[in-house]
Amino acid sequence: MKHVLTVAGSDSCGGAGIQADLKTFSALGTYGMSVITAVTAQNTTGVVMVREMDPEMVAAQINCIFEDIKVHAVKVGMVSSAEIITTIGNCLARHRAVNIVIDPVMVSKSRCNLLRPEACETLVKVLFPLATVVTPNIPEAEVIVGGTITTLEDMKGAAVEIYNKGAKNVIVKGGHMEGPAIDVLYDGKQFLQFSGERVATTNTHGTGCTFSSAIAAYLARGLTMTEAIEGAKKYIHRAIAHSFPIGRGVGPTNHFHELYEKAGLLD
Ligand SMILES: Nc1ncnc2c1ncn2[C@@H]1O[C@H](COP(=O)(O)OP(=O)(O)OP(=O)(O)O)[C@@H](O)[C@H]1O
Ligand SMILES: Cc1ncc(COP(=O)(O)O)c(N)n1
Repeated sequence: MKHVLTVAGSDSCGGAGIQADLKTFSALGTYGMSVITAVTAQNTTGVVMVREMDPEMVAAQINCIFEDIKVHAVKVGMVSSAEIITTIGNCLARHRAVNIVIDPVMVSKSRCNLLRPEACETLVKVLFPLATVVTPNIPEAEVIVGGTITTLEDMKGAAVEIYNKGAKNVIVKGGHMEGPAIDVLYDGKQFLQFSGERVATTNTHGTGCTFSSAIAAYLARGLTMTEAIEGAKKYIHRAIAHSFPIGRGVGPTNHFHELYEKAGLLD
């Protein structure tokens, strides 16, 4: 059994954040563990309140896990503040964490800030050099590189710029573009494209969290970066294809589509 850790925020409605990450780790045959950076009160229509954890508590959670259990991969999601980011960076470096997937979560689909805007620079400086892979969506990549991204060429340019900030691999996700969902990977030498047919649905709450957690689970299982992204892309595509409405807004993806299919629970 491989053990995967998520360092992220709690999403009370269960489709994104820690809850999505743990479901993904389990669905992909790994053992999931969690360090909570912030608690959000949110549902399918939006985020109502955010409470950050004390950085000391974040450090205590990370240290507890690494001092006792082997961690085969780490996914980092919502990190909220510069103090929490610095704490996470120090702890991951001290414990020589491997297979680190950084999802630079900034704003929720419902347009609520999940990262204090002034903490963006710290996120890039402290966490990118530790990253095995960074997984920005288009709006996040635009903030990080300071420009607009409208074409595949722009995505490639942004991937190179983000690579130059210290990440070993960068995958710029095309979920926010029109047409097929094309993600672009840059590993310092070449570009690879991962393409999926776009699923016509509004139930895409937590797609980014789920995708980055799937990459972490596959890296923990020993797959190469390309294999891990291919696997994650297939997993998120099926999870979106079998997504469902649960409230009045943006519904979650279906993390356990394979299990439900075997049980005859899918349409
Ligand atoms: N409607 C869709 N159909 C197929 N694939 C999609 C769709 N939307 C997103 N994806 C894919 O899902 C993955 C996550 O990408 P996306 O750009 O949605 O992340 P994100 O914006 O970070 O998500 P989040 O809103 O959870 O932060 C990518 O592989 C992307 O190509
Ligand atoms: C705790 C937490 N982490 C991440 C997201 C991003 O997901 P989305 O952009 O789909 O709202 C979220 N809504 N909540």
